[in-house]
Amino acid sequence: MAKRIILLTNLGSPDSTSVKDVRRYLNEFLMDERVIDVPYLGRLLLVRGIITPFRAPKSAAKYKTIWTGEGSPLIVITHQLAEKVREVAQMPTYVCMRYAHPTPLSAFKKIVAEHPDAEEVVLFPLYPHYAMSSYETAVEYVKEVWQKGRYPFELKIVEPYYDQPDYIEALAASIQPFIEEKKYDHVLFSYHGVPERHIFKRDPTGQHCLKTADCCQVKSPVHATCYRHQVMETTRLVADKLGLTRHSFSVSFQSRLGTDKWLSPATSDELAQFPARGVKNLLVVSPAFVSDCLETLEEIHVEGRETFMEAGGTLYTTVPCLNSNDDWVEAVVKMIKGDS
Ligand SMILES: C=CC1=C(C)c2cc3[nH]c(cc4nc(cc5[nH]c(cc1n2)c(C)c5CCC(=O)O)C(CCC(=O)O)=C4C)c(C)c3C=C
Ligand SMILES: [Fe+2]
Ligand SMILES: [Fe+2]
Repeated sequence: MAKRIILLTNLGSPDSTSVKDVRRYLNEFLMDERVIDVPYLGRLLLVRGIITPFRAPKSAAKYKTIWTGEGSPLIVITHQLAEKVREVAQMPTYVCMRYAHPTPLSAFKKIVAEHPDAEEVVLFPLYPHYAMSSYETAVEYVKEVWQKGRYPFELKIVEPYYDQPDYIEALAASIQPFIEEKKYDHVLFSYHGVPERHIFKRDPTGQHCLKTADCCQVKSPVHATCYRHQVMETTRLVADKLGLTRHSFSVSFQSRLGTDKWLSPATSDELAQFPARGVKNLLVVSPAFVSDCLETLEEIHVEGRETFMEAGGTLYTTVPCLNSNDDWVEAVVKMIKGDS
């Protein structure tokens, strides 16, 4: 049997909460042409001249509020997940990040040094859904580093698993106790947003995505790369599993940046309007994130609560991400081993 290694890849965080490190991280992140998809010089001006100088101090202050003794929650949680996956899969397991550290290059070097007999590395992106700014950039970057290094092992990539039973079951199981515990008026599935342009760009026909109100429900091969379709499917499958009725849940998109048209509705708008629509007790789930991070711990948990309560909400509860919970560990291992 070929010697197989697991490589988990996640987004990455700044090395510390200093403005300098946050600036370096934001520059690397936002200069990615799959994130800010404008020609190089325009992107350079926009990112280095406008976005990063203003955003770095503000983001650094936010990171300070979530930072742990061991570092960024996203990084710490990814390493905790790797440790459990290693144990359950009984396979050597490594971690790399798309931005900042640890880099794919450092992970490959470690794999070669510690397992010179490795024949296959299975890359598991910690993104259930395909977006050019998340799954695609992470996978392409790791592939590029692997190709340049001419490593003595194959690279196998796990496809987006937004509709895979193991992911859906783990997600539903993480939400179930909250549903049982309290009477919520509504469950909000808040996903990271992307510009609509990114959806058009990944529709190879140019004829399907965002052309009709129900495009994401009309069967099409373009859904292999349609983020909106994939998040809608995750929501439908989890809602079915939890027995949620049609009007007791909805989808929104968070973390908008810039003035382009992003997927809607925006989470912040929904939170501000829910109480006036009669939703006073709200449960929020963030399935695009499998590890808790700035976008869940600060934007959803803290800012989101403020928005909802100031608008007249009574009860605001957030479901933790899958992180390194046992159902999720089992699901990851099954998807890697191809048992699902
Ligand atoms: C879940 C998938 C993600 C998609 C899709 C995504 C798209 C996307 N993000 C930005 C800009 C920023 N995102 C930031 C943080 C951040 N984003 C994701 C995931 C996705 N982003 C995560 C998990 C995190 C948290 C990282 C952490 O360290 O905890 C940030 C940095 C923080 C901040 O300043 O707000 C930026 C900037 C864009 C522009 C984009 C799509 C085009
Ligand atoms: Fe993001
Ligand atoms: Fe679509």
